[in-house]
Amino acid sequence: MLSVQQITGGYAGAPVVKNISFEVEKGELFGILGPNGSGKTTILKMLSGILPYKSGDILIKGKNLSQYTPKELAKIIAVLPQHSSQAFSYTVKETVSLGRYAHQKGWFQSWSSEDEATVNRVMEQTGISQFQDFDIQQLSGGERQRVFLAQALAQEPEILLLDEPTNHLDLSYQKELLDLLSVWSKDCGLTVISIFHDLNLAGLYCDRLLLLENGEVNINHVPNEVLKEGRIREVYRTKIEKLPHPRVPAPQMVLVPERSQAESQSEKRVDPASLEVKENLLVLRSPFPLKTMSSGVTGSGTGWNRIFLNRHVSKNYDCSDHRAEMAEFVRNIGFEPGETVGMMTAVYVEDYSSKFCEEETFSVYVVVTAGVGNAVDASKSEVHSHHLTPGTINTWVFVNGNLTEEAFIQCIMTATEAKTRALHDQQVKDSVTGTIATGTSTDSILIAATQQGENLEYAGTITPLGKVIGKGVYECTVMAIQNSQRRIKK
Ligand SMILES: Nc1ncnc2c1ncn2[C@@H]1O[C@H](COP(=O)(O)OP(=O)(O)OP(=O)(O)O)[C@@H](O)[C@H]1O
Repeated sequence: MLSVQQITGGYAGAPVVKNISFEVEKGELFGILGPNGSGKTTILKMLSGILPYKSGDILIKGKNLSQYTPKELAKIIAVLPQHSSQAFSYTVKETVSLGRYAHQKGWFQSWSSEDEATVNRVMEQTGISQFQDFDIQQLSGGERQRVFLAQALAQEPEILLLDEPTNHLDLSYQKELLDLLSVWSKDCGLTVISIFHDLNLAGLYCDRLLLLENGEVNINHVPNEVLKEGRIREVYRTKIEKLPHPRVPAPQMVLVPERSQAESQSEKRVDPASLEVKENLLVLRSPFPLKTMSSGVTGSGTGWNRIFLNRHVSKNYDCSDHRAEMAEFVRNIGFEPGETVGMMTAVYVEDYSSKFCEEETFSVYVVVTAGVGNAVDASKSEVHSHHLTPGTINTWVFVNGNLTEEAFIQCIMTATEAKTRALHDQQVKDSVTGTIATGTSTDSILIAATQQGENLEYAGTITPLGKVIGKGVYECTVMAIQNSQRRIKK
């Protein structure tokens, strides 16, 4: 549909864009990215024919751009510029109608029923029909942006060029506009070429991205290849991190703010002084949010949490809506479920066992409650019926250190292996299979790290961190099992 071949040019003086080549297929949603001043708008102006280039070629549907008359070009390409403005006082409908000029025939440019239908349709699609008789000067920036988009669509172009179309739009209109562009490109074959400052929106919606750096192509590829942490940090000269989107396979980049000197120097940590043992409840309050990976009833998955609860519930606790009940419980005792990892157990939490272990550059605090009435041998669990009862071994591991994602996962593995060994040594049996149990049916685990201080890349069993976790979880699990068994005997 569009082929840009080694174009170089700009304004007076040194060229702004240098030797740029790329192709855009019919129906593609193609994003142009790059820092301020990298030449994005300059390229868009060249594509729309308003800025000549010094060398190279731009082919549209196989024909050189210079061979099109302005009116022919307007039937193929519509442009939504960055700062749309209008000197005259027109109504919204009049402004949108101006988009039809390329389709009008003869000297008298008569307005056809097709023109009328198209204008009404695009006003509907962009959600501006209700403003059609308003003076455009009366509208907000976002509403005006939608009017100019409607004007571009009224041209019924094959190629739509957009310069930061989501500028001025609130969150829901940003999504709505990009959803529309996506539908128009996929279902109607509209080719969309758009400049984006928001890398995440570009990554979510575009088929391919062109990243510019100082007027040159850094990369032209699919979003996952373009939005690489190292590349974006280098081109934009800023600290960012890449995360997976929670719902769709698109990369998301997040800015990492610089920490103030006071923050990075403060020596805050989690240790035994952070734990409160209340009746039927263990509460650990961290002085600041910790990065967590857990299978708690509240706060499960990954997140940042400040409050950690291990709550005793009776053996007959009704598990039918345990998440809602637990969230209510958390609220009732004055905490916010959104910043709390909450677990339940049928054992008495006063029988917990804990261990604080301080190494040279990091420290680990392990807290375990363990009852084994519900013990299961995972290798034979298929013979068990599915029956949810409150978890009986809850393992908390707090790390005063900075963990990678990999280390978080390895912490879970190491802690689980240590727990299993503790059950083995305590000869805890699965009552259904009669074999040694590996855990209980609803155990929970929490790994929480301060993300300050020493970088801890790994936590496998023979790494410095893994060794501390393995020993700590093993000893605490043994002790907690013995504590709860002692109580049962009494
Ligand atoms: N009309 C102009 N005359 C002279 N130089 C210009 C003109 N317009 C832009 N430039 C220069 O060309 C370079 C690229 O500008 P361009 O607008 O293409 O960048 P951009 O990538 O779109 O930036 P932004 O993200 O800030 O919109 C800049 O250094 C700018 O100063």
